[in-house]
Amino acid sequence: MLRIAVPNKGSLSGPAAEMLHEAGYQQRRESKELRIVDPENEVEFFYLRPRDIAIYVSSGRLDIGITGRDLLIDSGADAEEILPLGFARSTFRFAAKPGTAETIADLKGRTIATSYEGIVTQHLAEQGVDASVVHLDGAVETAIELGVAEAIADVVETGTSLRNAGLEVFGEPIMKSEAVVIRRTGADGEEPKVQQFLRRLQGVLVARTYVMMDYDCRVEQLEKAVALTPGLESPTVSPLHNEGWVAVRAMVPAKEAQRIMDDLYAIGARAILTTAIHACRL
Ligand SMILES: Nc1ncnc2c1ncn2[C@@H]1O[C@H](COP(=O)(O)OP(=O)(O)OP(=O)(O)O)[C@@H](O)[C@H]1O
Ligand SMILES: O=P(O)(O)OC[C@H]1O[C@H](OP(=O)(O)OP(=O)(O)O)[C@H](O)[C@@H]1O
Ligand SMILES: [Mg+2]
Repeated sequence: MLRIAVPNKGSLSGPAAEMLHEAGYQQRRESKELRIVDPENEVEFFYLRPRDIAIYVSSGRLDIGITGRDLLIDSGADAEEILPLGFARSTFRFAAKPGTAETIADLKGRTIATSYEGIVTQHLAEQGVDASVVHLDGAVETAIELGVAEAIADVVETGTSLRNAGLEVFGEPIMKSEAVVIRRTGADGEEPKVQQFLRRLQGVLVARTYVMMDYDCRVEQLEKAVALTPGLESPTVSPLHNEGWVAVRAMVPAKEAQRIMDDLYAIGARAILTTAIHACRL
């Protein structure tokens, strides 16, 4: 039975459960459940604090886990990222009151509050900046107002929390994060159950980012049309009853679908349809 760690709370928890559900896995019915078995898929899910997941996975007691890239790196645990999942996207940045600091070098001799001590300490060392780091559990934006620190390093998504606290980012982004699947460093990458799990999640990612496009076009326009819709392998082309016309079917990126439909129309394609993909195995 594959043993998988899933975030039990916070920004990662809802989208992770949703993705697992879309991939056909049973998920817990209420938020107090700590573990569930999905016998049909031979998987056991453990609902753990996102920050602890890399530690469990690195211990080898759990095969894989879903966590944030920033949490993985911050933990320093012996685990590695094997698949990015595209949700809980954020950047990790320094911020301070306007006019306090412009570059990371300006942090010399100052105190920085953060919940991600591992990332910050390592980054300061890499940049050769000698500063103190104070660990706080959350709401670190308030630390400056209350005099606990002169700068903070925190997760930024929309920037609303920083604005509300009257703070501004400075220096280069320290890292970009998103939800990721992790496993113990050097674990058997060919393990069939792990591979099947990853293929299912990849299927969800593809179904979310691609749509199926169908259209009819004249044979003379086929090469131009296929250049617009090359598909993942190559498009399916079938003859129409009307001679000189073909039907074409290809997957296209959902974000580009409207632009591609315009371009196809412009070269004479007609009956251009897109349909959602519910599931897929590439
Ligand atoms: N506002 C946000 N937008 C996108 N991702 C976020 C946001 N806040 C936190 N994250 C991401 O979620 C992960 C942190 O999860 P964690 O549960 O520890 O904190 P949280 O989501 O802030 O929850 P809480 O603070 O309520 O415990 C990190 O990978 C982080 O990058
Ligand atoms: O840029 P924004 O869209 O405002 O998002 C970033 C904020 O979201 C998270 O806070 P959360 O609400 O989880 O509270 P916390 O600081 O207590 O973790 C994070 O720690 C930032 O404070
Ligand atoms: Mg938080």
